[in-house]
Amino acid sequence: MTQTLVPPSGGEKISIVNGALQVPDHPIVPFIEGDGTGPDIWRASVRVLDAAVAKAYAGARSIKWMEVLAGEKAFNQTGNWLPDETVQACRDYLVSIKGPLTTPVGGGIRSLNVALRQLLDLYVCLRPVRWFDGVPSPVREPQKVDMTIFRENTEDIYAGIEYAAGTPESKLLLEFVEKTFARDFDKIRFGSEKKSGDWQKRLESIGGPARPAPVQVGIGLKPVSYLGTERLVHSAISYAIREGSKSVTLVHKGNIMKFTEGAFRDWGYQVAREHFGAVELDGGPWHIIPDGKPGAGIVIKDVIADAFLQQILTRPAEYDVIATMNLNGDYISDALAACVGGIGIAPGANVNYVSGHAVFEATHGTAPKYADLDKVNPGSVILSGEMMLRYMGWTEAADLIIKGMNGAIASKHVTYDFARLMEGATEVKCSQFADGVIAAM
Ligand SMILES: NC(=O)C1=CN([C@@H]2O[C@H](COP(=O)(O)OP(=O)(O)OC[C@H]3O[C@@H](n4cnc5c(N)ncnc54)[C@H](OP(=O)(O)O)[C@@H]3O)[C@@H](O)[C@H]2O)C=CC1
Ligand SMILES: O=C(O)CCC(=O)C(=O)O
Ligand SMILES: [Mg+2]
Repeated sequence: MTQTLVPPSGGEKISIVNGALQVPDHPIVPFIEGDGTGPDIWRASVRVLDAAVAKAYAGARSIKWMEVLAGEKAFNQTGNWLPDETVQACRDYLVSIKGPLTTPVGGGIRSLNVALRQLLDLYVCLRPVRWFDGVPSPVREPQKVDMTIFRENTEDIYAGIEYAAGTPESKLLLEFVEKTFARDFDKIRFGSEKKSGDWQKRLESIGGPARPAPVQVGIGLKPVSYLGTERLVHSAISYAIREGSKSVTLVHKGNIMKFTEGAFRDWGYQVAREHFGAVELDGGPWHIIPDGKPGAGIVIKDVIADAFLQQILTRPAEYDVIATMNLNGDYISDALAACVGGIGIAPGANVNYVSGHAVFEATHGTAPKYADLDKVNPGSVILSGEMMLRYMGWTEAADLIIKGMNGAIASKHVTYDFARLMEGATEVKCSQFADGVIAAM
């Protein structure tokens, strides 16, 4: 079954001309409700977005929403988890917004979220992390956390190129490594029957069952390219220049994964030098954009990922714009979100700055245990919508959303996640929090 999309009447497409987004007064914006808590959150968020636009432009502008299907709703209605029409709509209408989509662990479908990012080549996952006054946080000085994550969105081990243990594909790869890279094959600890021999001895020593040692090795590939790194780091430094940021930090594990994560760091510095005229600072490896160039004074530095994850707790003020690879970016976004009071208000965008395509979405997932309870915080999708409005150039409406969020949090009428940590708070439902945001605009 296919999905028949009927564009809403009175709406027009957003387009891009010579690199500049052309946004009509009544743009058609496709939305995906999402799985789990997605529908609750979307119902609450769309009211906030519409209210902000109505208040800012008194009817002169409006968003013409067009539902497109993905995830469980799509599968139930069309037999397809990510129908072609959905991807095509996101392509045709340029700017869209989505709720979270489920990805099963271990088997089943691959991530639809990752698929959308890859199909539309949305190479930047942009996740700003800032503290809202009054939000309860596990750290002492959450106001010092003010970072913008640029996460590479199309490569790395996250691209999903991996083969299950025992399949012909993984066996073929094992054979290939054994024949071609004999020394490295030794590092695949249990890659052959011979090498699995002492497994049996160990099993006997702990009284385990006597059976032949299986050769079971799942194998994944981790592509990290110059071009992928260049467009990501270029976007991050350009953003830092536009926003007057102090630094851009390349976060990597390049001491261990030298030719993927280490290359990301080296290429990052190369981009800083070749595109922005950066020079080594005190003999390197850190760089600085010198006087006379746009962004003069911005420091380009790097840090190893594990050290970074402790320093965001101990020295967050030292970090500003973060450029990193796909998997690191995933971990870092949730960790930083926690520092400012949680994943419930962590927004994001997946963007291709050349084609203009952008899909806005929260950092969190479907939180399935809360599905259909009208309970969770809709702040993440509301703020993703705020990012979308700003991307469209509708800054007055975006500003109203920030005002509304500040007001709703200050009133201490908040969803369960904040209420359980905030003194004197009253717990409200997801939909009621949205009412509070609208009332405070
Ligand atoms: N972009 C996307 O579509 C994403 C999809 N996913 C998918 O989502 C599914 C579930 O993933 P899971 O690991 O449980 O992670 P989730 O982010 O869905 O949930 C983890 C926990 O985060 C808290 N949380 C999440 N959303 C909210 C919210 N809106 N308000 C308040 N608290 C919230 C809850 O914490 P508590 O229990 O403390 O109340 C929840 O139990 C998986 O299939 C995963 O693949 C995951 C991330 C992104
Ligand atoms: O695609 C998924 O299910 C998870 C994605 C995710 O965690 C993220 O992009 O932050
Ligand atoms: Mg994640």
